[in-house]
Amino acid sequence: MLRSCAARLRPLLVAHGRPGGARLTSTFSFEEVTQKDHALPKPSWSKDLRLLFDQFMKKCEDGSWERLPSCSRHSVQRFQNFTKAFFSGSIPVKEEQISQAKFFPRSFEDGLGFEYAMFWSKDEKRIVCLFQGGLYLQGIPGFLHGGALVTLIDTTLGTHAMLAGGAVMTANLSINFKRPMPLCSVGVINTQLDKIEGRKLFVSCNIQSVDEKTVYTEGTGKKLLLSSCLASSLSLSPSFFFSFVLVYNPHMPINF
Ligand SMILES: CCCCCCCC(=O)SCCNC(=O)CCNC(=O)[C@H](O)C(C)(C)COP(=O)(O)OP(=O)(O)OC[C@H]1O[C@@H](n2cnc3c(N)ncnc32)[C@H](O)[C@@H]1OP(=O)(O)O
Repeated sequence: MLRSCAARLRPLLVAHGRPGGARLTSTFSFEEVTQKDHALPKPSWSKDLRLLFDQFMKKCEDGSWERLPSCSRHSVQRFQNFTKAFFSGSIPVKEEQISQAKFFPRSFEDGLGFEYAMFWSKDEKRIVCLFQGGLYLQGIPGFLHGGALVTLIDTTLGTHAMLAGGAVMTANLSINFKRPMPLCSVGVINTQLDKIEGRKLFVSCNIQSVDEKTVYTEGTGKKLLLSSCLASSLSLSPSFFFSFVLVYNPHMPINF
């Protein structure tokens, strides 16, 4: 099984110039040097978001936490590698469409949509996503649309599942909206991996206010690994395994 998994991953690694999966030190820059990292402070960020971001950057200094860079597009090459690996190259999307496609949560102009940055703790095995929901994400007047919250929950849980196991798709997502979240306010998503059963990863999270006094939303998701070999891929070398995750996920740790 692992051999067939490795065979499927080989083209992805070769495409990244890393046959054999050499240690990755700056994965974000080696492939798409022109890609902008969106998980960095911008003028559109509120003071609260900026403060929280700085606090987590401080936690990154001793290596216990890592900021996950985030890009908005996949290159056509990445797309082709991904479809070849998991869908036998048969996704019915044209190349010119792919070059224009954007990762949904990163498709708004600065300040109008999702502003967010994720931090990953390898030891605690959790992600914290700091975010601010912009003006174009309104649902009922003055508050964030539930679908916007679900988008960010799915993205964060998906990223956690990928870091824990490999390429996943969401099979099931259950959401409890506890309190409406004001537009343009800052929220904190905390994720956890509850269990892994074969190809199934059970992940959950909540969204809290910055002062932790209000829980806005809770989410529980079941993520399905796209290849049955990937649960066991944890026994592969981390760099080999990570090279694979990199192909799929726009949120990429620098040192995995
Ligand atoms: C940037 C990174 C984050 C991005 C996050 C964004 C994530 C997404 O938006 S993904 C898009 C939304 N999701 C989709 O489109 C998925 C569509 N569904 C599918 O492709 C398939 O149904 C898929 C892949 C989930 C599962 O299909 P398949 O591999 O054939 O699973 P299958 O063999 O039927 O079932 C495997 C197991 O999963 C369970 N399962 C399958 N589907 C579901 C489901 N919908 N709910 C609960 N359990 C399920 C089955 O019961 C089975 O369990 P068991 O092994 O205990 O019998």
